[in-house]
Amino acid sequence: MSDNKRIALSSDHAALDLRQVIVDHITALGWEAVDIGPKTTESTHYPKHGKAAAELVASGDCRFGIILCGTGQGIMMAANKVAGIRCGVCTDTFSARMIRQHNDANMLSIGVRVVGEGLALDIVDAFLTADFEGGRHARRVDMIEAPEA
Ligand SMILES: O=C(CO)[C@H](O)[C@H](O)COP(=O)(O)O
Repeated sequence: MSDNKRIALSSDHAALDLRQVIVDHITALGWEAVDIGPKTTESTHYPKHGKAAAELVASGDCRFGIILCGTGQGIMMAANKVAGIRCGVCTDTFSARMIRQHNDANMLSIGVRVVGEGLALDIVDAFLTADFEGGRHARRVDMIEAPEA
């Protein structure tokens, strides 16, 4: 279990309100929210925000990242371009738990136009309370990082 309690958060213009709700939620749970914006709802471009959060996770500055856009899909794709990032979009709590237990995901992406606030917070909780199981899953995660291995 890591001592690092920092979680990087970012979104595009679609998800400012839900991002703030998640910041408040995880802060109340004892995590340190590293919210890197954006700060206004002016139309912006999700790739740069996804990559910025991913770089904080990939560098080890933050233990996890939580990112949001309309569907969660585009910002997830951008985050996964950063080496060492394993980010999944979740619309249900089972998947949020499983991407930690089996895939050792270090980032979670949520679509604000897909799930409501209550479900989004349940998804966050499922993600943050599940641990990677290792074993056979570790070999498979290694194959993601080094496909030739
Ligand atoms: O979901 C998204 C990317 O996957 C974006 O939030 C969405 O494409 C933004 O659309 P718009 O500029 O019409 O608000």
